[in-house]
Amino acid sequence: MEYKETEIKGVWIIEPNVFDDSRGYFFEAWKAGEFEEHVGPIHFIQDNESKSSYGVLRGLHYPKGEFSQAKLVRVIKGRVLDVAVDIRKSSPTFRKHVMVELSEDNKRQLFIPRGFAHGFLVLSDEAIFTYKVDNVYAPQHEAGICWNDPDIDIHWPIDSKNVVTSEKDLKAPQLCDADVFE
Ligand SMILES: Cc1cn([C@H]2C[C@H](O)[C@@H](COP(=O)(O)OP(=O)(O)O[C@H]3O[C@H](C)C(=O)[C@H](O)[C@H]3O)O2)c(=O)[nH]c1=O
Repeated sequence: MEYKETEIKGVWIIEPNVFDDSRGYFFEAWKAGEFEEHVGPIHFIQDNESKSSYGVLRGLHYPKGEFSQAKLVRVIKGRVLDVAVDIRKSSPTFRKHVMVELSEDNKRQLFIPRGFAHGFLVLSDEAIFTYKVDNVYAPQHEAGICWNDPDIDIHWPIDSKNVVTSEKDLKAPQLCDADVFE
């Protein structure tokens, strides 16, 4: 696998080595030792999976405080634009974001450390999104930031009238009003 740190320190793009043959393909999707060698120690405790259709935008979400989660995300069907936003007020990249296309074709992964809001927009008819997290799910500590916050200025390639979000996400505050990390 190839590990490349993005312009935001701590956020990594991981490109797997894919072995194609007449039967299909094989690749190592997760390798603890190699990850630790390149990125650092991590202890994932849960795998998640969601399926969404075109135009669905899940996010921007983050669990608050001690329930913050690091995530290793990838797409096993379809194509999404994945976004990680640095919401640590003391960070030199506070409010900055990374946007990466993840798809069944590129098999690319994005590692998002704790202290970030995360979201993705589905660009294909359907997308199956799967990811590892390093902390328990604590619904009462879940928080969000609105996907179209002008201060973050994410250039989602979709007309806002075609975006499909959850009721919860429709009510998310802007970053300036959100309870973020110090
Ligand atoms: C995250 C999570 C959810 N759920 C249940 C709670 C709801 O009944 C249902 C859907 O939850 P939610 O609407 O929060 O799912 P997403 O909108 O995909 O949220 C996720 O999407 C963004 C992109 C993320 O990065 C987070 O992992 C997470 O916030 O699954 C669980 O039972 N366990 C869990 O760990």
